[in-house]
Amino acid sequence: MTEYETPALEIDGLGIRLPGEQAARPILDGVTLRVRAGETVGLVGESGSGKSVACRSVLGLLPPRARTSGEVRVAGRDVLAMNRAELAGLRAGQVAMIFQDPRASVNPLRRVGDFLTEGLRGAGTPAAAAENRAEELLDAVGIRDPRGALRRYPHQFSGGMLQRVVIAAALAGEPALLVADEPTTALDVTTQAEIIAILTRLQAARGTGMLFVTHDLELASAICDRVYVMYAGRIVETNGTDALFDRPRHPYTAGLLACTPHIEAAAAAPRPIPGRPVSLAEAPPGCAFAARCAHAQPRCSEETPELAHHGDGLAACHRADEGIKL
Ligand SMILES: Nc1ncnc2c1ncn2[C@@H]1O[C@H](COP(=O)(O)OP(=O)(O)OP(=O)(O)O)[C@@H](O)[C@H]1O
Repeated sequence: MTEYETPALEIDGLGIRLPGEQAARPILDGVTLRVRAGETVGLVGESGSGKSVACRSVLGLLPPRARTSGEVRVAGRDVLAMNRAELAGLRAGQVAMIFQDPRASVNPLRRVGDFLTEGLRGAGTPAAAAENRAEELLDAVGIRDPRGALRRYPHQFSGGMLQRVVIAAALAGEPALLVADEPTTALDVTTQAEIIAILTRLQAARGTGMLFVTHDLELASAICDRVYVMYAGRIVETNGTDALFDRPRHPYTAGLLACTPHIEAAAAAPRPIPGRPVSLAEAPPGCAFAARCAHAQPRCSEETPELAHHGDGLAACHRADEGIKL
């Protein structure tokens, strides 16, 4: 792409607070990320770091009374400023989301054909043309007998086959951006590999940008061009995938890699990160990771490190330039 092309996704300084029992709870702080056309960008981090909330913000799918600051633009359009009709148009066109559990994305009482054609029909495509298009899409995701599949109900498909249907539906509106939130976690290993292969092949062929959320660093290293690492509601490091995994600058990234035996070839056994992750609401002053970090100094518990340039990437660590062996 040229440098003038509009990115599929631009998130700038996104802050989100959700209503809590007493006061609003901060969930995300200053999240900035980009996905360019045709690029696969990973978002990784432990449970509760805010990955899903960040993804949902891209579709304007935040809980009622969520308070936001910053900007989220899909294909140049500001999502946080959209009204309901504009959001519905966005979800039918520019952006599609694939969730972990395909059964949560479909209505069990409606035929797969209705699910696949409703967006096309809503956009004015005549019934017969929408059905032909749905068949093509099912064929593209490797469903045999696409015409027969259109007449079937979701319970007549395995989880892996239904996730293919969901991917077909996601691609129906030719979106600029796909948001995939742990799309294979609920599937068995062989099916996972098939789904990833389909997703990456179709995304590359169509030039769609993809934001891919995963706990699985090995998978991220295999499919992502760039990766953002999230901890306690903030981006703590980002870089091209190879640079990030070869030379992490943030001890949290290094900790995640050390838990992943196939990536950390030298490690005989995976080494878990000590302690447990905190949410942004629980995070103490300073660096939220300091209490779990073997390299923390007094300054780390006092000043929150900014995300700043180190080497080719960005890292939010006071010691990122010291060349300490992580
Ligand atoms: N609807 C909601 N109402 C209140 N708090 C929420 C809601 N959804 C998420 N949260 C809180 O927001 C924080 C971030 O959650 P999120 O689900 O985005 O994390 P995650 O990184 O996606 O975790 P996981 O990998 O387990 O899905 C957590 O502290 C969670 O409790």
